[in-house]
Amino acid sequence: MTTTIEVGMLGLGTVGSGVVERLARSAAKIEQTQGIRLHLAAVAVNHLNAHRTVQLPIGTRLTDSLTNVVCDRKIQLVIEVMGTVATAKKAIVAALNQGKAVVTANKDLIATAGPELAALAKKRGCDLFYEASVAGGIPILRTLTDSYVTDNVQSISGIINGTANYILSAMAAGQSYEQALTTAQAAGYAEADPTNDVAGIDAAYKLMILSRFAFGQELSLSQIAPVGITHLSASICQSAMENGWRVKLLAQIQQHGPGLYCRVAPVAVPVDQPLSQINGVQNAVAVQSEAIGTSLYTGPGAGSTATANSVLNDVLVAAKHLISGCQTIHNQKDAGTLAVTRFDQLTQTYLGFGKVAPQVLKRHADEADFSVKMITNNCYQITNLSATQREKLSAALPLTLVPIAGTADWTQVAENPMATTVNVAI
Ligand SMILES: NC(=O)C1=CN([C@@H]2O[C@H](COP(=O)(O)OP(=O)(O)OC[C@H]3O[C@@H](n4cnc5c(N)ncnc54)[C@H](OP(=O)(O)O)[C@@H]3O)[C@@H](O)[C@H]2O)C=CC1
Ligand SMILES: N[C@@H](CC=O)C(=O)O
Repeated sequence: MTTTIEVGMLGLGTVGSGVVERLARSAAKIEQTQGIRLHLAAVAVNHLNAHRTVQLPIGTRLTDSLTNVVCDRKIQLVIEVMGTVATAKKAIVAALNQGKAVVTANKDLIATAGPELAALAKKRGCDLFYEASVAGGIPILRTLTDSYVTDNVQSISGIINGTANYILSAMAAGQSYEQALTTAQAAGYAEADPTNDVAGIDAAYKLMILSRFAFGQELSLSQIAPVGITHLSASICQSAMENGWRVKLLAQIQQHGPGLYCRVAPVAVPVDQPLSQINGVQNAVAVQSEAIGTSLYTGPGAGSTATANSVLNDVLVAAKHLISGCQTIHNQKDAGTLAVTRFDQLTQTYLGFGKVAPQVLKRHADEADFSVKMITNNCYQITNLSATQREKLSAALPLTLVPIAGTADWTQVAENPMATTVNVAI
């Protein structure tokens, strides 16, 4: 027997168009294998007369009124793929208040208002799913929810912004920053305004969501203080590559005793580490846990088709719940109580890029506790650099400092005698 679920969608851009296309392609398969017919009743957009790359199914209503969709009594499930924070929040709250299931790809909103929306969903007995909000096509949130129940996550290290990874990979291949960003925008990887992509804010939002799932811990943007990629150049990426590293925008979170250490910043990853091989729009999330050890989840992190696939997987889970009447178990972990610190507070090894005479750098090193090795004319390896020394060095010399993955010195960090310390290489 086939049951029809009435669906409304907010947004028909890169992701929304992908949803329409994938829905059309897989309708028969969904009906055959799941016994569900997803009927797209209405779609809301900003500009009614804008050119569309997809054709809506016959009978689907196109409107420029969000209310027209979220307040339609027949609609049982709302897909929010329009972006924005305040407007999307209002629409989602309205949908949940009317008992509709909600699926969204909106990391900005979920990072900043996720717990509040989850509480409302719980109160209303509705599903609120957002798999596509982290790492696009990789089903990482459901994996963390379902496959780590008896396990303990110790660290996560990921490449979780497709645009930034695309730009860094293209710069390592010799393209300019501007060229690479333009291509990433044309491919639909970047946000409507790409500032968050290149400033590390998009990756920080995703890390905030991952932190909830992995550690039950809320993080704020100011605690992460993300560093983006706008200060990097093709010559830095190429110089790192020629000498055994790949510069990647890493989003990291690691428990160490009673502390949770986090970072979103460009990091030099040694070529023999798997994350260094993740290129273009690909994302990867390396999870280190007590029971499994290291697992690496990879896949496309942005783009129409991959993101739409994640959205539709959520839609199908929510549709099944609507049909069976079974309530979602909103098993949010208690808010964590770990002390949050940034990785950049730890002494570690850096690559320093810039036109600085070796004797000048050596003089700074002799006056402090760090050591310097010249790699090439414009590239130095600076070992044992503390946070204070790094700040002094940055103020004194025109050097771009990029931390090397896996070099943080944990011996100076206060230990909780009850907790186990994990040495994570990445
Ligand atoms: N692009 C990607 O690869 C990924 C995107 N996401 C997230 O998915 C969401 C959508 O992204 P994307 O598809 O790229 O965005 P786009 O900019 O391509 O599309 C946004 C769509 O929303 C519509 N829209 C915007 N504001 C309103 C409004 N106030 N009322 C009605 N419609 C509105 C626009 O209408 P109109 O077309 O008329 O202008 C457009 O159709 C964002 O939250 C994004 O962060 C998540 C993972 C990957
Ligand atoms: N702009 C984002 C889209 C997916 O979340 C990215 O580039 O990763």
